[in-house]
Amino acid sequence: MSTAAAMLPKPVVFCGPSGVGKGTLIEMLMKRFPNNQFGFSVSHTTRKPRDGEIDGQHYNFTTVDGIKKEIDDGKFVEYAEVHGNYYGTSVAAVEAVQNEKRICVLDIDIQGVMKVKQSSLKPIYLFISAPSLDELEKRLRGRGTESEESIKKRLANSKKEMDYGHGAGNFDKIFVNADLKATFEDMALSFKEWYPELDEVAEDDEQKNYMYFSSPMNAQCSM
Ligand SMILES: Nc1ncnc2c1ncn2[C@@H]1O[C@H](COP(=O)(O)OP(=O)(O)OP(=O)(O)O)[C@@H](O)[C@H]1O
Repeated sequence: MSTAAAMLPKPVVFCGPSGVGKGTLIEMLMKRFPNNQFGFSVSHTTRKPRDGEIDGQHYNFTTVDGIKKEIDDGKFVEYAEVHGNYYGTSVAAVEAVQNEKRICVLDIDIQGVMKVKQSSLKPIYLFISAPSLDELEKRLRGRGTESEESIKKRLANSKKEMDYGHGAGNFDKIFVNADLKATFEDMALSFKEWYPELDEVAEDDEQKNYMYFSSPMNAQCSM
């Protein structure tokens, strides 16, 4: 790696069973550290573009032959074949985010993590763990986005994922997402250590506004 590349922010991998709260935590991080300090890479896909989807923005649209060749050439950090279509993340797409001095977030499954480990990327690997499998089921059902079949499939995977996630040396840090706010604050502290250049929004801007308007003095002023 060149010195210039070494100065760019390391990507960060989020992995964990479905429904554990990865998406929620990533969204919270992006709010606490706003203004595009984090970014997602643009994935490649061989599926046809849907109405309104722009090549290079929503996806990099490609062909099966094209993506297979690039995978063989080692140009992908991870990929998967889903219902006959390929989806993947190229090294170049991650580097594009890094070159903008943004932290590239990779929200991927265990298979993806294993592939990233064989790639040239040197990310920080985070595993988001669940307090229990029962709690995971509750969250997945509570989210209301999955069919019964999909819930069963996701839960069947979760046990294996949790085992791998807790395996020695597989991840740089494990966060057990029991209480969301506590997990997030713990995670925010870690991010400030890993990326000292991160710009943080005052934790409780909303809270401060609330206190301002609810203090008796200001309440009187605003009358
Ligand atoms: N600590 C928590 N306690 C209770 N509920 C939580 C907690 N963290 C997240 N949730 C809720 O659990 C549900 C699943 O969270 P989320 O969608 O972020 O999971 P995910 O890991 O991104 O799942 P997937 O991999 O399927 O995309 C959401 O409804 C979210 O609000």
